[in-house]
Amino acid sequence: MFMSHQVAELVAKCLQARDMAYCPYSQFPVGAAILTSGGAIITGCNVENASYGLTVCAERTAIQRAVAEGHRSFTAIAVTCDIKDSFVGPCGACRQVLMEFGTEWDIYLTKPDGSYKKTSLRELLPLAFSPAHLAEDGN
Ligand SMILES: O=c1ccn([C@H]2C[C@H](O)[C@@H](CO)O2)c(=O)[nH]1
Ligand SMILES: [Zn+2]
Repeated sequence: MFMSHQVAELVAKCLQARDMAYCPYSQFPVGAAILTSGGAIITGCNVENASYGLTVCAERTAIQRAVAEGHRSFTAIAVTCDIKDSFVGPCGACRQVLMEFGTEWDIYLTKPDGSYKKTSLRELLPLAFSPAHLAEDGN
């Protein structure tokens, strides 16, 4: 388990990360912040492209960055966009990519005011396909 002050920091970092979003086509900024098991926080934002389908979501930007920096064990991710009235979950592609690194980490859906709802991959991606279904573990 981890401490509530770490959740507060994670939430603050995902809100900051949203400000870095490169989203000239959708004007829909998204921020993500991942807490590693070692206590590091790695952030990401969505990065769009003139060839629209090449856009990468904030959550996947964060996880690719975390893995590239040597992290594979995660405790939590906080995600935010500009929608004020509801808690918004990651897209399906991001749910699958998060699943690659286990189901035991917490997901904090965060509103612009910093309020959040805690959920999980088990809730967001039931009956999922996961690395455990493969004969090899993908190392
Ligand atoms: O989970 C999601 C869903 C969407 N987006 C981004 C992609 C695109 O840049 C913009 C509008 O879809 O929001 C994310 O970053 N994460
Ligand atoms: Zn996504």
